[in-house]
Amino acid sequence: MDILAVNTGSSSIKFSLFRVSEEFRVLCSGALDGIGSSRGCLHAEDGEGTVMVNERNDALDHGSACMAVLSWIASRLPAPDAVGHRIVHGGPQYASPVLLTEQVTGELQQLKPFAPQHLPQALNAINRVTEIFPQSIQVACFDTAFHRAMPPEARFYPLPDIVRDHGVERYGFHGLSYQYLLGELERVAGPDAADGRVVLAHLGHGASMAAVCRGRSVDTTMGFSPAGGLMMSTRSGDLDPGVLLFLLEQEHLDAAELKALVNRESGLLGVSGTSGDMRTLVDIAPQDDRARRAVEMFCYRARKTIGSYAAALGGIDTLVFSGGIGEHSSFVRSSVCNGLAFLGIELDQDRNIRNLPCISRDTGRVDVRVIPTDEELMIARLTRETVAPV
Ligand SMILES: Nc1ncnc2c1ncn2[C@@H]1O[C@H](COP(=O)(O)OP(=O)(O)O)[C@@H](O)[C@H]1O
Ligand SMILES: CC(=O)OP(=O)(O)O
Ligand SMILES: [Mg+2]
Repeated sequence: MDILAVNTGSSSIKFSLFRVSEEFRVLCSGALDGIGSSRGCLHAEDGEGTVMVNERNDALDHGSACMAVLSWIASRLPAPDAVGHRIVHGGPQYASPVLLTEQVTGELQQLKPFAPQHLPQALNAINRVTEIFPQSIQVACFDTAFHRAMPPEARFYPLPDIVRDHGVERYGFHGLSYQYLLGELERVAGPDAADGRVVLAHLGHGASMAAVCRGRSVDTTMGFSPAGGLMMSTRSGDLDPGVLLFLLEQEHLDAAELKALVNRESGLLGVSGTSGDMRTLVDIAPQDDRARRAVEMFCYRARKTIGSYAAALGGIDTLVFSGGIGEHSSFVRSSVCNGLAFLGIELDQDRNIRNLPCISRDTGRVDVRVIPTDEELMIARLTRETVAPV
């Protein structure tokens, strides 16, 4: 069985085609990233790492990016038997992957207001796949599913019931990544580690953390929408609600302006004034005060969250860094962990700089790890389980 995994993110569409038998063999994996930035690029490699395409693609929006990706796949690769989609929001109802029927797609349409930066694009991708690969079964895999069993004290906002009745509660995201990371943690560190008190840090363009105990999400930083929680590349993360009220009432910003502000103009980009790309900011920080402040704020907020998750879990056994920043920036990892020795978090700077899988000191109580995430492989596994349950 060939399974295509489609990961519609906020600024990219990533994809992988797997040939599935006993294991999942990558036939091709790639992405169109930088959508709308005028620096877009479509790139893909085959399973041996040979470049199949690497070209500029100035897709101005997700619609044209999606067409470009699927047309390229259709022209170069075998038609998939099944296609799994990352669906960022499953609303209150979806706690596990489902076959995409007309009814499910209709229900997902209703959820668009819950994730306006992600869901319209994913629904568009489902429609395009239906046109281009009419024989393929399609499956929806939800980013929110992993967190649906969070305990009520973490799941609800201190708001009146009437607001909760509208579906306003804490959903949490990056669940496909977290599920994958837990599986990898079990593989590399054993079942006891994966079953313990774990903090998972998915630090990418979108960034979040999850506190996990016995394999279950106990709390996570993103709440109702992917704009909440940690400071991100262009998203503000958590704000005092009074900030939005002030901007609304006193500065007369309308809904569209507030949306743009918290999703696209804040975070690392807003504070530095130059870039939302952590790599750039770390490079220029020594001679740029605003860039340095942006990086420091990012790390401070992440560090503070680890402290609060130590309280939520009653201590931490394992801390995992992942996502583009977590996997590649030894500087950010070091800064985030700085001063956390009182929790047993002590980095071995040599291991950290060399990006080794385990970066803590042998004497530290907490095992600190770097694990590359693979949302596409997780989507493909869940898709296989859904179309051909064992
Ligand atoms: N060596 C590095 N140092 C710092 N940041 C990095 C490095 N490599 C990648 N990043 C950052 O990772 C982010 C992208 O993360 P990624 O998880 O790939 O994004 P997405 O959320 O789009 O999947 C970018 O902000 C990029 O700057
Ligand atoms: C949920 C979320 O933030 O996704 P991404 O990191 O792909 O933007
Ligand atoms: Mg992502």
